[in-house]
Amino acid sequence: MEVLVFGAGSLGSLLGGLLARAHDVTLVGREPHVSAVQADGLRITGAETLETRPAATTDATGASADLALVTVKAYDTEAAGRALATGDYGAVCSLQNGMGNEDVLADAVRAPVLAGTVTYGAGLVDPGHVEWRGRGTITLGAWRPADDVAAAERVAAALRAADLNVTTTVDVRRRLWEKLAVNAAINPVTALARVGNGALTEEPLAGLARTAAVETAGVARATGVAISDETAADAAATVVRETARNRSSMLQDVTRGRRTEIDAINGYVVDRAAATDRAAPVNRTLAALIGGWERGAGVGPSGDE
Ligand SMILES: NC(=O)c1ccc[n+]([C@@H]2O[C@H](COP(=O)([O-])OP(=O)(O)OC[C@H]3O[C@@H](n4cnc5c(N)ncnc54)[C@H](O)[C@@H]3O)[C@@H](O)[C@H]2O)c1
Ligand SMILES: CC(C)(CO)[C@@H](O)C(=O)[O-]
Repeated sequence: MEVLVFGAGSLGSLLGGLLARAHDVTLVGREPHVSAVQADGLRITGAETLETRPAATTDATGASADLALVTVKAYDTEAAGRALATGDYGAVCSLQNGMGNEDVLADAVRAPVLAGTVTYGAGLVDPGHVEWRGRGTITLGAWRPADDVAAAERVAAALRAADLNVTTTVDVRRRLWEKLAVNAAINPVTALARVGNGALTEEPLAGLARTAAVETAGVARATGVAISDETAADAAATVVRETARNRSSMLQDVTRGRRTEIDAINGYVVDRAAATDRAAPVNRTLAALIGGWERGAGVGPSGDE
């Protein structure tokens, strides 16, 4: 299969490198990473060590592939959609955190849009070198009911052919909202308190995170996605325990002075709450504090390193 990975940073480079074991992969990224991959290939270290040789480019204009995986940060999805709209793809699959990415892509491209959640962990440590920080799973599904569910099965089979751990779901929207509740609970609380995920096992941060997750579940139900308060709170608490030694992506962003994905996480919850006449005061406060920090610190507009 021809696979284009749009957003060759941490996650995109890891998945692109792993997929290059079985498929014809092109990474779309930025310099100096792209030149390093073109010159010396891509090195993966960590959970496994391997060297692969995917193609790499900074410009996807007019490209075509059986599958485009989107792995840019949420604030770059519109630009990714515009670039992908100039090409021809069998399917376009977002593997990003946050919500709203799939709708942006579906409005931009003609191909079926798939959504996926990823629990693999990755970090780009040097140009041409990505660290595989955790084995995980990818859960995929078709985004709009009209989209071909068979496309999700084809993509899942292709990812499995490269030894990735993939499951499919007919209810990917619910899966995304559950992940949203986890990110809404953990990411801004760890970023604002400047603590690792494990600090959220204790009060007062545990209660704050739980309230953000429960509020998110309420907003999910108001939009027609059935997630109980307990499911959301338990999912967040489980991820806190399982990732106790990790620093969340948002904590890493704020400590490096980079733009965060707050708009696609707590900001999305606040927007959907307003649209469904619900209150989401904890998510609103968390989004305002992180958003206020972003403006005060002058990060962005691209948020890139
Ligand atoms: N890193 C992880 O372990 C991990 C795990 C699960 C989910 N995610 C999610 O995956 C997404 C990507 O995360 P990441 O950590 O890989 O971010 P990242 O910043 O490391 O990678 C994104 C890359 O996209 C590139 N990019 C953006 N716009 C581009 C454009 N127009 N053309 C070419 N390149 C472009 C950037 O240069 C950057 O290198 C996020 O939504 C994140 O929440 C990440
Ligand atoms: C699950 C998660 C919160 C673990 O740190 C991760 O999605 C992150 O850091 O964004």
